[in-house]
Amino acid sequence: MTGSADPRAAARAVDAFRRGWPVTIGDDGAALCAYAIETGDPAGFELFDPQAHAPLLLSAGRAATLKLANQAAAATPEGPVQVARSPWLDFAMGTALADPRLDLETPLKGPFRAEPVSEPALGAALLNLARIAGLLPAFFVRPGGTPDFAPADIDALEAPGRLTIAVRARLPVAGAEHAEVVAFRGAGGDEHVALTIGTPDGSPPLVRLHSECLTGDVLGSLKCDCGPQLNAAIERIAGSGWGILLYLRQEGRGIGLINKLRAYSLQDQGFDTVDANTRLGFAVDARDFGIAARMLELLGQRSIRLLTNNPAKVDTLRAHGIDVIERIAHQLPANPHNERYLATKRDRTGHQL
Ligand SMILES: Nc1nc2c(ncn2[C@@H]2O[C@H](COP(=O)(O)OP(=O)(O)OP(=O)(O)O)[C@@H](O)[C@H]2O)c(=O)[nH]1
Ligand SMILES: [Zn+2]
Repeated sequence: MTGSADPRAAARAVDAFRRGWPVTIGDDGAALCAYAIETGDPAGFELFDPQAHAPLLLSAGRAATLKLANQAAAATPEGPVQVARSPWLDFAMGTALADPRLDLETPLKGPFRAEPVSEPALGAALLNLARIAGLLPAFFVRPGGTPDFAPADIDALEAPGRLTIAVRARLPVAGAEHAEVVAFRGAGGDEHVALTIGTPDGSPPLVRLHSECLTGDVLGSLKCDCGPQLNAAIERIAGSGWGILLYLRQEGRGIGLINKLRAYSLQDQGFDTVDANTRLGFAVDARDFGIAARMLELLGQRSIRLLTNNPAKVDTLRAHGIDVIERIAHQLPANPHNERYLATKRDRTGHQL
């Protein structure tokens, strides 16, 4: 695919980073070969960088916690900061710099020095790809090499326009016996699901966008409100006549299961859900609800009533051409374990009731 974005190249890079293999990102004649810290090991690192020259790329959110000087240069918590290589910055120290959970256990030796980011756009794209791969956003990088993929390939991987319907089947569920499941496949191999409940009667459907939460949906976690919201949504849609539940595979507001559980571990240390994400180096909410708009379009529904407390869902659907004619609050009773989480959503992320 010369000259055009290739989602397959980005998917191969995700796979390689997950396996601990170095990958080269390039654009406009510049290139960076990157080694993901989370999946790397000292022996692989030695092969990657025998001269011990490679600097470390971190997110600004993480660099702020480490009190590294030039984080102000990065505009967002997920933007890149480059840490100069020093003799004491070996693979183990790189791991300690990458993972905030180790802060209490690892006395940081230092000092570490932030230096100008050599390739800011490539660095930002790498950190974004770490999020997609569900890895800590931290890499050792080496300039040059033949590019395996480009930043535009990552955008192509996430482009909602490439979503297609893969299969439909009848699926009676607790709370809604008359339901059909519709499975969607995206360009990156990601799978999303819609549950259409009841029989379409021409009226705008009652719709719920539910983001995957393994701990809440499956294990019954009391730390969030996802499980009860999911069950209540199915019941409310069934009770309304007809509607659609979109089950979006955006675990942890788009940072993946393991990174969400890292955020939980920071919450055990006292940080709230917003600060935990920032300290890990991620946006507070990394989800793209454009995918939901595309799913609704493929289901032939451009006018809906939406069950949510999150104005970002309403705004994004509207920006993608879905007419949200009504927002209906979807609030469930708090419990002692999720009280603070719900208060944070109200006070810091603009959730309305
Ligand atoms: N990163 C992170 N994700 C979380 C946390 N708690 C829940 N989630 C994820 O948040 C998503 C659910 O989002 P919520 O913010 O609860 O709800 P919402 O979908 O934005 O808004 P509503 O429509 O009003 O419910 C799921 O993907 C959960 O896995 C947390 O502490 N950290
Ligand atoms: Zn949850």
